[in-house]
Amino acid sequence: MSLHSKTIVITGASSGIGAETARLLRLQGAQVIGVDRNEPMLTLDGFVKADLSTPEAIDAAVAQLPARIDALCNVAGVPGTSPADLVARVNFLGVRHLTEAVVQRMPAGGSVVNVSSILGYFHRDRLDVHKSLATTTSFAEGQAWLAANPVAQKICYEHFKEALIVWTSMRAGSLFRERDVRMNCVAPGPVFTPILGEFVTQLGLERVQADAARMKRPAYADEVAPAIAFLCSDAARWVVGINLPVDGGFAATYL
Ligand SMILES: NC(=O)c1ccc[n+]([C@@H]2O[C@H](COP(=O)([O-])OP(=O)(O)OC[C@H]3O[C@@H](n4cnc5c(N)ncnc54)[C@H](O)[C@@H]3O)[C@@H](O)[C@H]2O)c1
Repeated sequence: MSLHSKTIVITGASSGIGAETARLLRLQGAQVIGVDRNEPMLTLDGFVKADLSTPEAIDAAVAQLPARIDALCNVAGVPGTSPADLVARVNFLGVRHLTEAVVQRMPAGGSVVNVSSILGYFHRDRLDVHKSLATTTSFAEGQAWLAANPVAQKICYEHFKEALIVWTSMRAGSLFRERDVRMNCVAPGPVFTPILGEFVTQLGLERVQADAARMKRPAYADEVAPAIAFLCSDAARWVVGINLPVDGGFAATYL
């Protein structure tokens, strides 16, 4: 993997998967700038404190980022126990807004990695809805679309991870052809991070027990980070628009 001297921005770098990704990328020689609403608890090459739930705050964060960014890892996310409106803004609309701003600063060979989830697995069941939201062209337009097409609280996490996967595959082609920038998703199964307990509340004990019977164990965050690092690297230069499961085989049990 070639990550040496790349400048990589990681959202959600202050905890869990984002923190492990930051640690690994720095060990591989990258300069890592973290963006998070909370202070980091590890060494970074730069940090921007920002709440990525509004376009104004995202624009203010972008203004503090370097002029050249080789890769962007969109790892920050909130669970489905948060209000549906916040889940929409942080897990989908904000990721898209930040990405569209940062790709303007990427050289040819740049990479965007979006962390989706196994809970986005059934995105093909609602393709028309997700494609329709994906065709909105701004944060505000996306919010207006969602006001007219509200998403139920109970399924909001799954819904916006699905939306992220669909937008990623739709947008990846033009980004690659026009700018030589690649965009992909990584879809973890359950991971031992502070958010995991919220997923148990979100899904309910019965579902969690049924899922537990179909997998070996939740992942450690340092088992997900290498897949993100690979997609940032030049070794993945022909990998575009995929949603890569990193879940110990959990998604394979859906077939
Ligand atoms: N842990 C799991 O089981 C699991 C499974 C599948 C997908 N994911 C996804 O992985 C990603 C990382 O989650 P994690 O497990 O490391 O959780 P985590 O809670 O450890 O880390 C999430 C980070 O995102 C930051 N964040 C949240 N909202 C923010 C906002 N509005 N502005 C700025 N920063 C914000 C938090 O401060 C935190 O540092 C999320 O997108 C999550 O949906 C997690």
